[in-house]
Amino acid sequence: MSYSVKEAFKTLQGEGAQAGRAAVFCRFAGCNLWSGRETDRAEAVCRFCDTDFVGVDGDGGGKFARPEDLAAHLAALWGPDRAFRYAVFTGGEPLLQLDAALIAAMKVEGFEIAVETNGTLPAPAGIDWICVSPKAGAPFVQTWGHELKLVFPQPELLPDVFETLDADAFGHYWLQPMDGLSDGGVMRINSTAAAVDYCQAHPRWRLSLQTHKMIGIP
Ligand SMILES: C[S@@+](CC[C@H](N)C(=O)[O-])C[C@H]1O[C@@H](n2cnc3c(N)ncnc32)[C@H](O)[C@@H]1O
Ligand SMILES: Nc1nc2[nH]cc(C(=O)O)c2c(=O)[nH]1
Ligand code: SF4
Ligand SMILES: [Mg+2]
Repeated sequence: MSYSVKEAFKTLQGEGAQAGRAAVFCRFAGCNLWSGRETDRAEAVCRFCDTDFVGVDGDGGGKFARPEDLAAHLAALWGPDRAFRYAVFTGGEPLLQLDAALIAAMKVEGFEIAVETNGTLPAPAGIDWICVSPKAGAPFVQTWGHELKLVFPQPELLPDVFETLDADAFGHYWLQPMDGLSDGGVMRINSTAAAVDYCQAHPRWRLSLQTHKMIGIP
């Protein structure tokens, strides 16, 4: 199989427990909860997405025929030093494409590997950091990981649903305020206030801010 990558870039992880860490992001094209077309957004399962994942035309994007080709591309974006190499696979939905062959090729390049997934598909073995961000109305299949990062508020998916999971199912429980699209920050301000209130009342949950957006990095 070949890999379709919308964009790939080096930045800092902006969200969750690894926030602030240097990382190469590989944003795969395509998602199983939205086509990515604005005309389909209102009918999609996931309607609040802040990301363009359509096509392979972004910076560092393209089609990669072999896993070693994509791993070498991501290694080149990191640079020659092999210390602390960290790659985050996101999308779109990365578990539609991230497979054992690519994981193995990334290990050969010396990377620790993270994934940002909507949790509707099982994660393959060998991923070092699994962030699950469940979506209202979608199956919750990947029920364990290193962190659970719930975009908040989703009226049809309240945080207390996850309080019935085993205590060790996830290492961290985050509420990430829902950002709006070209609304001048209104939705983000309101959802941040609601998340702050929720975390104060339910201290299992912590606030995850999208720090990359605050400082203007990708
Ligand atoms: C674009 S998604 C791609 C990965 C995967 N499809 C998923 O949903 O987890 C990356 C992260 O951004 C979050 N996200 C998407 N839209 C958002 C929004 N409008 N506000 C805050 N977080 C958002 C997702 O929940 C996920 O944690
Ligand atoms: N800096 C930065 N951190 C991120 N964490 C998760 C992201 C994503 O879109 O998956 C993301 C992103 O797009 N940029
Ligand atoms: S599941 Fe993730 S990539 Fe897909 S539409 Fe929702 S937030 Fe965007
Ligand atoms: Mg993002």
